[in-house]
Amino acid sequence: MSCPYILAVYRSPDYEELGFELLVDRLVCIGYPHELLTYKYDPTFPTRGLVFDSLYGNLLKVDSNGNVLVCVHGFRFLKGAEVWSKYPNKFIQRDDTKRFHVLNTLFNLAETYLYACLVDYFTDCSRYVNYDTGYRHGNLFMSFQSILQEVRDAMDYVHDSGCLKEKTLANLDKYLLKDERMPLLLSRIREVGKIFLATNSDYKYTNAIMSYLFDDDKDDKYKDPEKKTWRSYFDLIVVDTRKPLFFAEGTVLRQVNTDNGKLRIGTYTGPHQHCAVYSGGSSDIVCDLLGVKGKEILYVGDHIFGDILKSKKRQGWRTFLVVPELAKELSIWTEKSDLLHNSKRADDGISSSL
Ligand SMILES: Nc1nc2c(ncn2[C@@H]2O[C@H](COP(=O)(O)O)[C@@H](O)[C@H]2O)c(=O)[nH]1
Ligand SMILES: [Mg+2]
Repeated sequence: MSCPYILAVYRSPDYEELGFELLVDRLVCIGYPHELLTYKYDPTFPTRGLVFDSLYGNLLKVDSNGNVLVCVHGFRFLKGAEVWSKYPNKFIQRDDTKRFHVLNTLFNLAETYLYACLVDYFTDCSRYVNYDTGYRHGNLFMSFQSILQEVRDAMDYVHDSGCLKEKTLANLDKYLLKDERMPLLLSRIREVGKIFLATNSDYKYTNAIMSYLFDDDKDDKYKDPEKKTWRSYFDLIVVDTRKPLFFAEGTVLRQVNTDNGKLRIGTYTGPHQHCAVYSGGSSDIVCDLLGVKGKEILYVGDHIFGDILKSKKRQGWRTFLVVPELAKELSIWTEKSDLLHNSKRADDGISSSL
């Protein structure tokens, strides 16, 4: 299991709003205009899986074959002919990863909205001259490619500097959803198998989040009275996994001192110890420590590339992609089924009369 968005579900849109504000702060800090601070996160605009085209600065919704379904420049939706002129056959080569950046995870929602805000701002700002591939200001040219790079760097900064984690931990009730049945769920799963946690987060953050979710300091009706800490619900815990590298060569496996969160020096070579926490390692090491392999493992994740594709292709693990948005999509399909049915009938009627 991966951790954020699987065990730890962030509250939307509060969490994305926080991420967006920190991203804008970072861009302003490195020299972007202060006016960007006036943009407020709008949760109705971004959706997971959009693609940022770093040549033309557009956000694209594409189907699984690369056909462009929707194209937006800032907040302006492009009409059919305009889309054709930029994307012949209304098609893109999604595997051109230098040009097309896929915004795969729920963490990327704030980043997606930020691309739209930046393009909206620079397109309308009279100080900048618009070009197909960016903006000119005097003798400075800012390409959409450089905007992508700077936003990516800002995103890494927001995660790696700890500022997002610090603000999240300071207000856990606001940013995290807590389901008190979680301990019971994990206990039930452990009756029939082993459970491991593999997260890219560090121990300090994982421990704070999981202690909150498992109410480590309280008794409650769903808790197994024999289990004192969240760690005892898992057969193996690995932090700092650096997925997708974890599913290939991985990194050195080290043990975490759970009293102070520091890493013990040296590579860990001993047998697996229950309730211990490890840092780094690889999926091969997980298999060895747990004594399982291949399709005996069901891996639950929220990242189609970093969690699902890599573990399936490199290790042959069975996979379970968590897509929380589907619940909303399905309820729309159910609630609006009459409307969708009538619209299909109208479509069929038009086709048969042609
Ligand atoms: N440097 C970056 N870190 C990121 C980014 N998106 C998420 N994260 C961090 O990953 C873990 C979640 O890992 P998981 O394996 O449990 O899913 C969390 O700590 C995030 O802060 C990113 O774009 N850049
Ligand atoms: Mg994840």
